[in-house]
Amino acid sequence: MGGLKFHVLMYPWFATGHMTPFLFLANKLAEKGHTVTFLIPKKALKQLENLNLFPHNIVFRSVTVPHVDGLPVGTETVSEIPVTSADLLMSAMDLTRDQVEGVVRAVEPDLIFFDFAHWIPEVARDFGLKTVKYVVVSASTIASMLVPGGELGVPPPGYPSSKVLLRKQDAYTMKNLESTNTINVGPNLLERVTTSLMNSDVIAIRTAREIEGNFCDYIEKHCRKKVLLTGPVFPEPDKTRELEERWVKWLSGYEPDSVVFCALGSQVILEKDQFQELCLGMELTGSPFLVAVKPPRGSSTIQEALPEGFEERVKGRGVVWGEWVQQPLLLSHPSVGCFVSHCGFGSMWESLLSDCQIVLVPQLGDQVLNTRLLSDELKVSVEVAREETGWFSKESLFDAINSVMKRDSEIGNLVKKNHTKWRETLTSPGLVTGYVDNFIESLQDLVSGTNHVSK
Ligand SMILES: O=c1ccn([C@@H]2O[C@H](COP(=O)(O)OP(=O)(O)O[C@H]3OC[C@@H](O)[C@H](O)[C@H]3O)[C@@H](O)[C@H]2O)c(=O)[nH]1
Repeated sequence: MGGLKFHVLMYPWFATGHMTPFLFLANKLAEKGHTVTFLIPKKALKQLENLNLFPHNIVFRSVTVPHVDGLPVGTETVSEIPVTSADLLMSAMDLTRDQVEGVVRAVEPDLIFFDFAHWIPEVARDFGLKTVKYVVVSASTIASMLVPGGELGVPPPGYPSSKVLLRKQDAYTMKNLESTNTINVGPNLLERVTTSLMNSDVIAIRTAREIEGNFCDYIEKHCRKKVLLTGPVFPEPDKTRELEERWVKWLSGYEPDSVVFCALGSQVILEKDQFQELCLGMELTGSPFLVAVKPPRGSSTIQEALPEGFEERVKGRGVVWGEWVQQPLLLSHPSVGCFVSHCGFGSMWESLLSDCQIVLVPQLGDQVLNTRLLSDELKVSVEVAREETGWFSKESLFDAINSVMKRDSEIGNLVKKNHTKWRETLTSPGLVTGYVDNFIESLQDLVSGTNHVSK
């Protein structure tokens, strides 16, 4: 694609689940000859550097995160603190405004991409620049935030789904996010998101029209501005990286599609009793299993938190692992047949692209909406039944896994058929590149001012 080359300044929220997708998108822009200045905290630099596929076109700049009361000295990313303290880190991000202005002055970008730094449009206006609010969670999550305060389970007027909703029994997922600090730190997350949506020049969402088109239209209408889609935006599979030998060896002992793999992403920390119930549910399945989760609250290792006698009983067929595993490579291993996931947005796409049966146990609000999208709207997965407190029993985990793994199960066959159809749609040739090419064209129009993007 030819045309105007532009320079983007990207300033994502200091969380892995935000910085990484911003960088994936930066790689796509850089591949087409555009340039990016990527602004992140120093610590994040080390994690992200190796994901920069175009170091000539994508230049990192580090921002110094000021200290705010209530956070340990030196905190720079949300992975270092409980999610319930995230609002303090957001207020630290607000204090970087001078630094951002300095970078804008120095690198003279054409556009600024941001997500939670809701004041970016004000900065950009002073410099005569356009801004893009880049949404890295699902469009349904944003759509459901646009009309706050409604009753759980009741769709607000015009909302495009009666299924992709938080229900009364999902109140626990909001508690999981509630701030624990008592200091006034400025706008809350909802206010930041809505201000960003309203004040940016365009909204870009990392999703596909095929799956969330109706939610994107709803956002466009509600915010009265153009919504651009980047498509799912995945990193190219890294052919130089292979699955760790220990898992290759372990998995090779099992039949195709027989192993149940469970991972709950980069943030979820279960309570100890829920963690033990999860282990017991996996034991009940009688299948080989690998659970890769963080040690539960209050325990420093997985070992010390396991249910009594568990290790002995599942020896040789069950592993509970407290460290990072290579999720995408595990999902594509022929022995893995079922993926039990929290349905974070990244994992949602990875599960859709895999050919595993999908079982979902969401923990936070957006994960619940992603779960409803997959289980109720697309019918490609099943959700584990839970009580109002959010608790799920070993029996309900077993039931969900069994319902998709049992030979000749009606629901198992249905989700498999639907999942195959969606996987084929999403991997159809040209789908991803089509999204990226259209997206870049729209940005070129935005930069050159040929299109009036505000309706
Ligand atoms: O052991 C692991 C765990 C996770 N992963 C990878 O880490 C990534 C996790 O990203 P996800 O988006 O699924 O989940 P996170 O736990 O980071 O979720 C966060 O950001 C996305 C939001 O939807 C979630 O609500 C939020 O919690 C995935 O790409 C997954 O493959 C591993 O490779 N190994």
